[in-house]
Amino acid sequence: MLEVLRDVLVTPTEMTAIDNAAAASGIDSFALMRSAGTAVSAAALRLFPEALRFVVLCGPGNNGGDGYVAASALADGGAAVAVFALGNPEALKGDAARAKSACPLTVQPLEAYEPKLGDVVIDALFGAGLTRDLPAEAQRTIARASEGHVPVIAVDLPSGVDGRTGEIRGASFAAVHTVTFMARKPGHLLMPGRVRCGTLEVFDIGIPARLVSERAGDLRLNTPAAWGSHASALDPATHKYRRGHLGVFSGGPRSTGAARLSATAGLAAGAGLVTLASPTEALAANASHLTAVMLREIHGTEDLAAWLKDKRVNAFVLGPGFGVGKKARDFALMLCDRALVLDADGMTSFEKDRTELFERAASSGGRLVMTPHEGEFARLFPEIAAEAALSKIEKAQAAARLSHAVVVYKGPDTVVAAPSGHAVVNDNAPPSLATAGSGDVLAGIMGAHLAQGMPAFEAAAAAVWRHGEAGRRAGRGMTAETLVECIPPLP
Ligand SMILES: NC(=O)C1=CN([C@@H]2O[C@H](COP(=O)(O)OP(=O)(O)OC[C@H]3O[C@@H](n4cnc5c(N)ncnc54)[C@H](OP(=O)(O)O)[C@@H]3O)[C@@H](O)[C@H]2O)[C@@H](O)CC1
Ligand SMILES: [K+]
Repeated sequence: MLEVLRDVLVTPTEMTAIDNAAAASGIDSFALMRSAGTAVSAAALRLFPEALRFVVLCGPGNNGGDGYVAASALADGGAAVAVFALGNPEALKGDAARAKSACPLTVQPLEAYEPKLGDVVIDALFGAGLTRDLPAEAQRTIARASEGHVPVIAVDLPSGVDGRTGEIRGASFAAVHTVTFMARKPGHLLMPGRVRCGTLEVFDIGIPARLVSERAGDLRLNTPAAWGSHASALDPATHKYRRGHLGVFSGGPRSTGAARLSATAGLAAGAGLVTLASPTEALAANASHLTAVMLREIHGTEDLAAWLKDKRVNAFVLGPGFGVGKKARDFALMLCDRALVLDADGMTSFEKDRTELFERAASSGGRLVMTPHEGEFARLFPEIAAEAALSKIEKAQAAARLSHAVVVYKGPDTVVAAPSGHAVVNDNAPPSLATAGSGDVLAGIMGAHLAQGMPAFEAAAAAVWRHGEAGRRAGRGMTAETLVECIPPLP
């Protein structure tokens, strides 16, 4: 893979534009297909040197063309190869027709494929061009291969995975390895597509990086490259007052733990000072559990107004364990012109009337980050959640535009989107991160970044990444407490 394209995500539509631009610039498109198909055959031999037979399943488009190239290369190398085609191979066009006519092997109809022990399937049925549910014939073949436990190498994408959304169109192969070309597509990262890809190899077939970058949108993989230049403000040697002061709001006496988790995570993630703002009746519960985190009585809006006169308290987390209702709404609206992570109950409190929150976010000049998981997203943005055709990325982008906030749409494939449309998809979170209190820790890390002066988008993306790394370090038996201890330094 080209280093400059390491974090770039390209939608299938953008990939088509890149293809066209490559052809227009005089690059031989058949040479690209040859390069793609040869890379697939190399991966097959590398991963399955003991295969008794390579079974190449070819579709009606250029993905199928790559399959014919791979089949020819494997046969040239002396491997046993069988080719099965979906539809009439004589109807292929362009480069795919050329690849087929250069392939010396007999082509059988897809339905004739019976899995045998020792088979390795090369899935070249559909790639980036899949636009609707797989034909029944393809679905039946997938079922047979899966019943026969045949390992599958996918060309570009496992057939059935939608490259734009990661959704499964009717059925899909579950590949052990996928070879894609030039750059990752959203479907390689979004669930459930991601788990159908197996290991992912991004192969450089020779399209100049410039042609790709110029036509790729504002979508990236979430790595330090997306926010690292803003992380210098987080030098741990900086005096504590310069590292910001984070305020975290506690719920009542029976629900104080979530806010304390956010507060300790904020401290561990580098906020200079953290104060837990507690209602009167929860002061004793909070005081008995806190050491480095400070405690302040903030019972109602008057207390909050008085506290907000201190401009050094420059970022807030509101929501974890706070309780849903008017108090959460009043507090959030007062905090909107500062830097605010609105999480959990904080967001749900605006479910029935979000207009004022979004207007404040648009006009106040503050930095608002909202962190919905799927259920919270559907409550706060029901009309966007109901748009079945949108991908998770497109939903997060639409929500960010509507709310004028940075939206962190959480899940195993968390998407962070800014109102500008800029978005990253995260891929470093282990499944064990889905544990009680994990979201509270994430909100605290975000709060710490905001307190230290990072812009909202970068603060959120960096927090999601550090949270994922913390999850990896904490390992399988983690609790939210051990997760806090495992928050890594910023790279
Ligand atoms: N990017 C690059 O630079 C390079 C890309 N390369 C390769 O090209 C691949 C993209 O090729 P592609 O655009 O021809 O799409 P592909 O996935 O083969 O399928 C499209 C065909 O299927 C059809 N069709 C769609 N859905 C259907 C359905 N459910 N059921 C039935 N039919 C359906 C659709 O026809 P339609 O009916 O929609 O008109 C069309 O005929 C890419 O994945 C990569 O492998 C390499 O060669 C190297 C250079
Ligand atoms: K495929």
